[in-house]
Amino acid sequence: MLNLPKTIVWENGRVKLINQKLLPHKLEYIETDNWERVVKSIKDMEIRGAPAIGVAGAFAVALFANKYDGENLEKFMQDLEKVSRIVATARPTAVNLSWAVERVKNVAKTATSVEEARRLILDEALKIQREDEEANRKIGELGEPLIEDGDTVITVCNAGSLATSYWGTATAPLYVAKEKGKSFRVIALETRPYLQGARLTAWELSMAGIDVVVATDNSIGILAMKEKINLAITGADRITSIGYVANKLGTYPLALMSRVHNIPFYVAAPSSSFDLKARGPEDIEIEIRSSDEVVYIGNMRITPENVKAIYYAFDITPPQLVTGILTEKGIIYPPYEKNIKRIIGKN
Ligand SMILES: CSC[C@@H](O)[C@@H](O)C(=O)COP(=O)(O)O
Repeated sequence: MLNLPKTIVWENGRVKLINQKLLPHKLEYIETDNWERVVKSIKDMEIRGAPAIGVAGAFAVALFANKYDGENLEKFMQDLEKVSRIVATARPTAVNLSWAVERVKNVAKTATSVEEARRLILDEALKIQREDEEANRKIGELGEPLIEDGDTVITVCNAGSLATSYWGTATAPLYVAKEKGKSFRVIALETRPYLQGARLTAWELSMAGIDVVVATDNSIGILAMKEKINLAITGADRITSIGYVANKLGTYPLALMSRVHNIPFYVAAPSSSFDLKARGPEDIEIEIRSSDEVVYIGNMRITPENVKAIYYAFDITPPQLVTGILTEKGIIYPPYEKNIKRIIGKN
């Protein structure tokens, strides 16, 4: 096991989430039995990362069901519908959130009492969490051979254990390679403005004993030229049926630079990150977050008072730039339209 704490824990009718806003300075859990508090954590990015917000969303619905006061099943199902919609739309880009909420909501449909619905929802939420951990471990095992002793690997954002139930997606091959005794170096792009790379990826890789350095996002070009990078690997928030990859801002420039410099560019994601109903970039909602997250660093404003920032929180990498997609069901290579359908499922 890694020297890393679990991102989300269900304990005695309460959810515990690592407050990722406090890292790397403080490791502290938010603990609550209130589903709306979990929604707030997702919106405010105290918990973030596609699979992690999926699990948090499923637990939010379980908290709602757990504290539901009343035994009228029909009324419960109506309220469940409303709550599920609020939870599922807390953030728009990562498909894992709506996917997980849909799963827990659907299992309740077979219940014959509120009590049974409560149990089914919680069992399903725990199953989603377990499956995510297992999928990531599998991704790690499949991806580990891509890393050779002495390599330099580059990543963006945090697609690590913190962003999932455990192991991470992009980080899972790194953790398995480390387990096998390989020695390599990771460059974590800092990922303005939330700094997931600098604060979170650097924290968890260093905790796991992996050699990690941080670089500013705008240094991708010179890094690709000078740093002998062997592999680029990122996570994904949504992958379409033909292989477009929505992921954290900076992923597309990294993929472009990787192509220019012949660096293999892999995406690592569990099957829950695929949206087979989506095809092109027009089918993906890209979250636009507050200008304040860009124009302030901590409490200090860095632009003139009258100038706002434009802040898309994700970008979309076209399939032509993706060398392969690591999933728990196997590595998917081009042609993506055919192979995503074959490996992940039918459209
Ligand atoms: C395994 S997580 C993959 C992605 O979710 C990750 O790289 C990312 O883009 C997270 O965005 P965030 O805005 O921090 O939730």
